[in-house]
Order: sequence, then C-alpha cells, then structure tokens
Amino acid sequence: MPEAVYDLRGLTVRHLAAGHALALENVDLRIAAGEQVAVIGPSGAGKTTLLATLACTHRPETGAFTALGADPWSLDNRARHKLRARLFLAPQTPPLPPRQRVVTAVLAARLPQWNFWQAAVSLFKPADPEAAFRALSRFNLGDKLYSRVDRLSGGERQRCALARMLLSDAQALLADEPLSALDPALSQLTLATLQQEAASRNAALVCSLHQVELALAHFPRIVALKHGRIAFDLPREQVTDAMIAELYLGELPPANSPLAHEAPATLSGGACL
Ligand SMILES: Nc1ncnc2c1ncn2[C@@H]1O[C@H](COP(=O)(O)OP(=O)(O)OP(=O)(O)O)[C@@H](O)[C@H]1O
Repeated sequence: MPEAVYDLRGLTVRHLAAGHALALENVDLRIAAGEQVAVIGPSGAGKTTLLATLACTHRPETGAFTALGADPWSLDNRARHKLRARLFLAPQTPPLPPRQRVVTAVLAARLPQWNFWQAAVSLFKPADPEAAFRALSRFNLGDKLYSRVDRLSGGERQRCALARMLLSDAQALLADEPLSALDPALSQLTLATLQQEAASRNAALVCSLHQVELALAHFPRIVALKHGRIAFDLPREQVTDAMIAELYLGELPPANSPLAHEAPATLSGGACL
C-alpha cells in the first residue's frame, strides 16, 4: 500500500465561534502519496474546514490525525512549523499583502527554505524571479510578474497563490475552491497544472470544488461532504447522478426575499448604523 500522506480516524472539528456546532464529525479519511482527490458538497458542508485541518491550521477536537506520519498536535511548535512547510494550502481568498509585487508574493513560498537574511534581502531584490515567472506562466500569468498584488483581479490573485504553491516543496497540495473566480478555459488550465505538478512530485492533491462536473471529469477519487460528515468516498466511476442529487438535495435556498413577518425587526430599525 502506498505511503499515507494523511490518516484521519473519527475526526471531529469544532469552530468555537459557531456556538459549539461541529464543522466536521467522525471523519475517516486516508490519502496516499500521489492520490488526487476532489472534495465536493454543498455550502457549509465542511470543505474549507477539512482543508484547514489537513493543513494543520485548525486543530481537531477529537479523533486521530496524522500528516506525513506525524501527529502535528503532539509536536512542539518548531516541529509543527516544519511539518506545515511540507503541506501547502491555497485558500479560496488568498491573504496576499496588498502592496507587494507578484514576484515577491510568489517567492514567499520559499521562506521556509531560507534563513532570515535571504528572506529579508528577497523583499527588496527578488531572489529567483525566473522561477516565479515560470510558475506564473504555467497559470497564464507571466505578464503580471512585477504587478502589485492589489491590482490583480480575483481570478489572478487565486492563480498567483497557486503559482506560489508550485514554488513550495510541499508533499500535500491543498487547494480550496481554486476555480471559483476562473472562466472555463482557465479552470481547465488550472486543474491540469495542479494535477501535473502533483503527479510530478508524487504529492497528494486535495481540491475542494463546487464544479461537480469538473471534479468527476478530472479526479479519480471523490470525497463528498454533507453537514460535516462524509456522505461518500468513492472512485469517480462509482459516483452516480442519484448520489450527486442526494448530496445537494434540500440545499437550495427558498426563492427570493423572506416574508415580511420573517424579517428581523432590526432591519427596519437601521441596526447597522
Ligand atoms: N471561522 C469560523 N467560525 C465559526 N464557524 C465557522 C467558521 N468557518 C466555518 N464555520 C462553520 O463551519 C461549517 C463548515 O464551514 P466550511 O467553511 O468548512 O464549509 P464549506 O463546505 O467550505 O462551505 P462553502 O462551500 O460555502 O465555502 C459551517 O457551518 C460554517 O458556518
């Protein structure tokens, strides 16, 4: 059996701010090196929470969790930091410093490999702009190398964060809705690039997607989440239309505006002012 990048057993994750609601409940998941997994499910199902947990930025409440053979939460801070450098999460809305140049933002992926002085110097004189350019070009973004991050469109920012992923030496590539701001052609290019990269370094690729048809077309394994639980975890050939319909059943919001008697009284009182 290939080496496990992740092994989750009976994992429960809770957001404290949510009034003790469980965001993930009793999740069992094993992901091997080289596997490519799409995580699908309705809004609020727990996809982002799962990816944050896999990136070791969110601590599970109960259950067993290993990433690259270690339990991150039993390591000291320094060791956990080193482990995190081998896991790369590209969030849905990347928190890139607004005034930074794209080249600097992309090269920041190498920070864990640099000492303090290399990092400080790279802020003023990018250490390896060619590598940043190559990574950006794979997402059709080479022309933005010296643009300011706050002058990028939403889709360009997303691809900038993914280019950063290519410069990391992570063994788990985690992408949270990487296509949410992209047109169909760029979506195809982005998925192909992520999948080629993961395959070339035998990394695990875990991608959350709202585009179910793209998930089924491109990923060999589909993990479906609903209400924080795994609804199914199957090879794509075994996922049926009925399973997809069931997954999203009851998730459509009621049409249009609430009835007058349902609106919070504070709305008419100008509560925001
Ligand atoms: N920081 C937070 N604080 C409190 N509750 C949170 C937080 N983040 C997420 N939640 C809650 O946890 C649950 C899972 O949210 P999550 O963002 O993981 O879902 P998702 O499947 O990624 O949704 P979407 O498709 O809309 O991005 C939801 O009920 C959400 O309201």
